[in-house]
Amino acid sequence: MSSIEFKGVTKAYGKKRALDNITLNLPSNQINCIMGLSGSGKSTLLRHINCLLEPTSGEVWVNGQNLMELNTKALQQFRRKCVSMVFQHFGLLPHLSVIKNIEYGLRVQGVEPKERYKKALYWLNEVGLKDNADSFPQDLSGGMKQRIGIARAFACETPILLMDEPFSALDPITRTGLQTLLLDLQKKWQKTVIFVTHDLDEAQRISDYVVLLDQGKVIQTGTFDDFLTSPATPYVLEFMKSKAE
Ligand SMILES: Nc1ncnc2c1ncn2[C@@H]1O[C@H](COP(=O)(O)OP(=O)(O)OP(=O)(O)O)[C@@H](O)[C@H]1O
Repeated sequence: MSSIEFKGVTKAYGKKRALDNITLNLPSNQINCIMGLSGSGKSTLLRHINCLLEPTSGEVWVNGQNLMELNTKALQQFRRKCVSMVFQHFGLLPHLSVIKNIEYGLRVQGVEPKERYKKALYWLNEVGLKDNADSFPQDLSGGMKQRIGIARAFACETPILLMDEPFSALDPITRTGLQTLLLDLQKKWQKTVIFVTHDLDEAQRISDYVVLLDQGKVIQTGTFDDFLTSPATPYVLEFMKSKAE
């Protein structure tokens, strides 16, 4: 179980409030989709969960710990053992082979070479690329690169996965394939996934729980069906209409 709780979190850049007094509980062991228009605060929210950003006011609690109270060593441990990230543009290291890219997070965690090679091979197989261990990122398609990004994140065995529009750079067919992969892995491993997306179809397909942001505020939370059947405000109704159109 890995609880994530925002308690009255505001993140201000000058007069702009990227997050505006957010209070939110993200359910454990589920895929939580963060939706909203461009600039609504999705990435800012995500980056508070691994302390890449600090709130201007309020608190973020993960697994019963106030992240603001972690000292440097505890924060380093938290980042290594508790959260992994999958990036929109993959974030692979171009000078490292595929297997070394997957091993990278394990190396940072201090896992011994033999053990990390074994784990990396396991995850390479899990994402369907067992024949590509010695390829380099430049030899792979976008979809294959993101499979490696996913393998690297899962290999770290952290309970929380942060995914910032991980499939938005991919064509629709590849994107569907990656969604299926994530759903299959999630069935098996039950991570607490925080998945930022603009795409309503994607959210409908993969989410267990949805958070809709607008101008740094939480407008509605619930299942995707809740959004369709009981939109909380006229704004939500309009937002969901774009799906029907
Ligand atoms: N470092 C920063 N300095 C100033 N303003 C920022 C900074 N980072 C984000 N913002 C502003 O905060 C608001 C929320 O940004 P954020 O990137 O979280 O939105 P988003 O919903 O993830 O957008 P997108 O879908 O376009 O990625 C935006 O108005 C953005 O311009």
